[in-house]
Amino acid sequence: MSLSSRRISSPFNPMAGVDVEALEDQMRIAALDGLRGYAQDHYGTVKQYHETEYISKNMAAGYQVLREPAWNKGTSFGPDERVSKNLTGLIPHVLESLETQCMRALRMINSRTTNVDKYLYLSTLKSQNIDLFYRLLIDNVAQMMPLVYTPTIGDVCLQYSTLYTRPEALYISIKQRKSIATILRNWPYPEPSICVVTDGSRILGLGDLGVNGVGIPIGKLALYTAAAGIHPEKTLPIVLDCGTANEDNLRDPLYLGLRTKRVSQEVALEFMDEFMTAVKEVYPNMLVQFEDFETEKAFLYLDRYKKEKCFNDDIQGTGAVVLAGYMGAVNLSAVPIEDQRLVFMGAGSAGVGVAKQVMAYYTSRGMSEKQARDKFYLVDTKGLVTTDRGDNLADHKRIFARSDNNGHQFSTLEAVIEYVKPTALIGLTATFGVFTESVVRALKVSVDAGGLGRRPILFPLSNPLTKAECTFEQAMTWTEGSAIFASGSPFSPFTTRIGDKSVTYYPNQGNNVYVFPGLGLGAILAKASRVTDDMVYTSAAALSGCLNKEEIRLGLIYPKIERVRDASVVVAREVMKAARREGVSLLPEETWVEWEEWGDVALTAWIKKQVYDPRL
Ligand SMILES: NC(=O)C1=CN([C@@H]2O[C@H](COP(=O)(O)OP(=O)(O)OC[C@H]3O[C@@H](n4cnc5c(N)ncnc54)[C@H](OP(=O)(O)O)[C@@H]3O)[C@@H](O)[C@H]2O)C=CC1
Ligand SMILES: CC(=O)C(=O)O
Ligand SMILES: [Mg+2]
Repeated sequence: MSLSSRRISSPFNPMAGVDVEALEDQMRIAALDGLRGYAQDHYGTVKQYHETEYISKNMAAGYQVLREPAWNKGTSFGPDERVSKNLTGLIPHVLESLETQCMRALRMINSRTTNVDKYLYLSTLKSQNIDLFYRLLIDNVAQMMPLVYTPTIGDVCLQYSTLYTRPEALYISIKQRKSIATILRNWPYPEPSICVVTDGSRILGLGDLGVNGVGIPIGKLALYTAAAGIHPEKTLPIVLDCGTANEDNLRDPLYLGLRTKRVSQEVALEFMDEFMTAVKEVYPNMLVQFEDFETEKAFLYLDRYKKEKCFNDDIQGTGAVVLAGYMGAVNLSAVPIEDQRLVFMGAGSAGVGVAKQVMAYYTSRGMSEKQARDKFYLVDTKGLVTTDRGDNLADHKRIFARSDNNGHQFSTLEAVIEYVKPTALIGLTATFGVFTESVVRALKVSVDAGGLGRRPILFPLSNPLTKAECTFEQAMTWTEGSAIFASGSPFSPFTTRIGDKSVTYYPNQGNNVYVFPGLGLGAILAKASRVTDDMVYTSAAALSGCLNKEEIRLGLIYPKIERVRDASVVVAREVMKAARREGVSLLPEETWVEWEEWGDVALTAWIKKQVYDPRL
């Protein structure tokens, strides 16, 4: 079988005159049987393309084994393997445990002075020895998570095109939209269970980073493995390149993406439709997590594909994680839910997603929809969101727009606090420092006025740390240690002196990492045909019940990050059960009947057996 003739004639093309067919004939290493379909080249021209032949793990020997990160065990290969795989002499004589290899890696990480350098070291490790990378991550999650995820991943994304050394994701450009299925098939690992996809249009609180946003799917999927044990070969990071509005990127000679302005919403939607269709065709069982799409697209896609196997992490994952923390915070605040009034600074995907989840909690506690909705005051760049503000409100804001403001408009957060006298202040603005001293002190005053012993709920949730609405130290100082605090990125504990005593306060990290790994794992294990609202709500309720005695004693509202894997198993178990309740689990009925007989303990044990836990 031969490839279609493709002698390139354009004088502007560096390959002009080259007989591509002859070149490819020479370069072809594998059998030419099995033409797979069509792919577009760099210029968008459609061409035929072939299967990639991969060597199997059992056939591989020598450097083939050492250079494949999923097969390489570093210095932990046993004596027999060293002989049978022709490794004798290729690696040092010493035979080390995975723990010893981790010790070496830790020493190297600690020797790096910047977090981006630490990230790069970890990334190199991942490209060499996957088991070692994940053992390190799992056993040192408090130290490693801020390196592979927020806040460091924010810095990494900002410079991704400069830092780039190797492919770790699928890059699907709008120029190759006729080949989405082919590109999906090019992924080297068969049948991925979960993909995280972004178009880079709203990366953390850093705005449109275009293709540089690919660090987010890569980081989130590393956490799917570290925090929920989904096998790394079953994860698929994807970036959709639709151009970018980021002028710095467009000017950067090293930028890796298309050098065009971001395409219109209409074109992006067609592209997204094509992407979802191709996903269904190539990987019908894969769960799709939408991540860091700008507001309008985030809501539009979630609504448009709600019957598919997908969810939006920023709307639903964040909604669930903040609800879980809020449930615990309400108890600690000594303010009954009937008296709660919440001000949200930020009315975007995360803000509205959280408000909707908390509203579902209120209605589950017996409030009518109106009573529940009346508890929310959303603030955006124009001030309090009201029905008569005079601007054209985006659809997602309408549900929480106030109409009881008697014509008054409140343009500053201070004015809103003065008017509402809130018990909780939630920040999802991507704007550093908007919770000023006067704002936080006003929140405390309004809570104190309700009665002795009441505590304000203060959640500056924006990422990365450079976008947090206030710091932990500020929150503790301005509320005299009374605030129940959660932030999107991790802060360190804060120690201060009160009189002659030293007091240490412990922050919470209210980040969707406590939810999406377990939600995804539960949906995958239940073979859920889609992710229902009840599954998302259940993930929050499950997480809120995960605290152990020590965490309760410390006054925390989330499990310590070191226990995120335990929490994910509980979340996954409850999500599985919710999938069954909702009739979307495709597991055989007999399996469920058996599990029901065994109970939660057995189901938990079964889940733990399914997950990846690298031990050599
Ligand atoms: N902790 C966690 O797990 C998560 C945290 N986040 C973080 O939340 C932040 C927001 O994300 P997302 O909701 O998706 O972003 P969006 O862009 O969808 O929403 C941002 C919202 O903030 C408002 N806003 C921006 N600046 C100000 C300001 N100075 N004063 C008042 N309102 C302001 C915007 O107003 P307007 O509508 O007028 O433009 C908009 O309503 C990001 O930093 C993100 O990293 C997101 C998901 C999870
Ligand atoms: C955590 C997260 O999903 C975000 O900041 O967008
Ligand atoms: Mg996100």
